[in-house]
Amino acid sequence: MSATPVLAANSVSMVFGGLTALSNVSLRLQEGQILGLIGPNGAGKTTFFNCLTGLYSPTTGNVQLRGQVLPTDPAAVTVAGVARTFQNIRLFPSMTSLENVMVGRHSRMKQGPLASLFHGPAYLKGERDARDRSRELLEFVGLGTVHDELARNLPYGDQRRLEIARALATDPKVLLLDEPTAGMNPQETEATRQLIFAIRETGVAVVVIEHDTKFIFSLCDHVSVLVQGQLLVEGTPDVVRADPRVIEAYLGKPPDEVEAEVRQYAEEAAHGGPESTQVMQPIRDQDGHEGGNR
Ligand SMILES: Nc1ncnc2c1ncn2[C@@H]1O[C@H](COP(=O)(O)OP(=O)(O)OP(=O)(O)O)[C@@H](O)[C@H]1O
Repeated sequence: MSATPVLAANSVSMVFGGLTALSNVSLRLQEGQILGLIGPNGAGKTTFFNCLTGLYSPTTGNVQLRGQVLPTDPAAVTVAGVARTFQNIRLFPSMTSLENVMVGRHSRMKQGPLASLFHGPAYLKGERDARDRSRELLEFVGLGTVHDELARNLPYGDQRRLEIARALATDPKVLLLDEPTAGMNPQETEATRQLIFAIRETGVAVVVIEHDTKFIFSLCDHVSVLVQGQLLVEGTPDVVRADPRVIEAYLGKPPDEVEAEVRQYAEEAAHGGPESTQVMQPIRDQDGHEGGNR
């Protein structure tokens, strides 16, 4: 029998009024795994993340962390061990990098309101520890030199990495990244790929939503493809990119072409980063509507 997954979504459906955004979507994330979630615009990827993190209460189905059903309360889900970043960066722009990470750390602190009011020894030690851990995390994500910089003054790629540091400050078992490389240049994208490998090395399992399929296929152990709110295909990158349904609904090109692109991407990355990380153009249906990846 296989081990209990660190995160399991069981037949999750989400209906908004008359729109079924997700229909019976299941997912198994094993310890130490990096799982990619791909699919055309509007497929339901972010809605699924919102269900996994308690922001939405699924219409049917549930989400389990190490076998325990998670509550539909984002703060409680964070404390349980699921952290996330957002498609649109959500930092505190007028706080420093260090302060932003410390906000994440505070979800782990045990002092009650009285301790913080009187700033007793336990509170002061907790603050010191939170500051030290936050500094470590800034180093870990490659922002060791910008502790005191206001978040709003950081370059875009650094803001995305700061969000990851803040999520890691909650000591998650599972990290969900919603389009972590959106807007990044090729070098930043490659640095993010290496950062995600490093995060996995620390024992955190990762789920990544991305439109850049070369990034996903060269990063993930397992890929799930959502189309129109349904799980179309899942499996290893090799299996997924060769599946005719994925090619038709999403990739729009033959598997050997995709495989060659991924191989070239990995080779270039090994030699200091790809020259260009192109995000595929949308597939359009016969009416000209976008149906494919960005
Ligand atoms: N709060 C909401 N209320 C009503 N409809 C919603 C809500 N959130 C999402 N939807 C709808 O659910 C569908 C799935 O949207 P979702 O944002 O999850 O897709 P996505 O795969 O993340 O897309 P993208 O790649 O463009 O980010 C869309 O039709 C969207 O309009």
